[in-house]
Amino acid sequence: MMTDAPHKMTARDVSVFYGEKQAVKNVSIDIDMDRVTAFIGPSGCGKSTFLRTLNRMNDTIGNARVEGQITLDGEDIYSSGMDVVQLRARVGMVFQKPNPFPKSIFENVAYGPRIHGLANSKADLEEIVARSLRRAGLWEEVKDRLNDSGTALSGGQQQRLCIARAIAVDPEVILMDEPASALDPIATAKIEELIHELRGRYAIVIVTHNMQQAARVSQRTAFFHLGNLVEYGDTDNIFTAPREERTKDYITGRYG
Ligand SMILES: Nc1ncnc2c1ncn2[C@@H]1O[C@H](COP(=O)(O)OP(=O)(O)OP(=O)(O)O)[C@@H](O)[C@H]1O
Repeated sequence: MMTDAPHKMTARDVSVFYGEKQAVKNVSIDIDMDRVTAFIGPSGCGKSTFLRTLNRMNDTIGNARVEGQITLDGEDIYSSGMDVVQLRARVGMVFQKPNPFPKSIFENVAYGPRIHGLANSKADLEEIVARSLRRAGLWEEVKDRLNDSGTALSGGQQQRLCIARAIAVDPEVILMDEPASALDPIATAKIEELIHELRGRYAIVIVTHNMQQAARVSQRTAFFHLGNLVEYGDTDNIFTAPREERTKDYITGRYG
């Protein structure tokens, strides 16, 4: 399962504490390009907490403390030299609840490239916005109303807008925290299709409660339980021949 190719991201012995309480326990994992990695496990097992360590979103939670090492292209993302704004552009995030800014569709996507200085001209910026919306599978639906508010879109469209916003700053890794759990089945199918299309370009990590979804969209699956990474491997193996009893119990629906 492990290859010699350099990993896009690595975590080594990562623990996360909220005050005294340890939510993630000594997790080590490699995240590779061109793959979708799914984090599954019962509620409260630490999936979201661990996901947030990968772009230092835990920094924004007052009592959270991270131990261990996480690298991006071999560089320690918790080192003092790391620019966190830059890091979050390279490792983008899409949340459970679509959270577009209360601004136009255009501005939602243009904001990041503008603050990161990615466009040299207005035409350049328009091109980035169009390309990002196309990649997010939203262009056809919004191209004639780019000045309408992002919040006026349907839930599924808002989530694709948030994906376009993440893509616009040219990330290398995209973290998705239950990106479809607030959406209806049709909007969910569109997000899953989109994840397929994006896979060749980015390393994608998705937290999902939905095991069918993990099986459909991912090539690698990590099973978490009580803060531990119990098992990590090819999705097919995890679902058909798990090595650990706890994984088997979970995927056969014995708990969770
Ligand atoms: N901000 C916080 N402060 C204190 N404890 C927290 C905080 N966020 C999460 N926790 C606790 O850390 C543990 C892991 O939570 P986390 O949300 O990472 O799990 P999860 O597997 O993503 O769960 P779910 O699938 O329900 O979102 C839980 O016990 C939770 O109560």
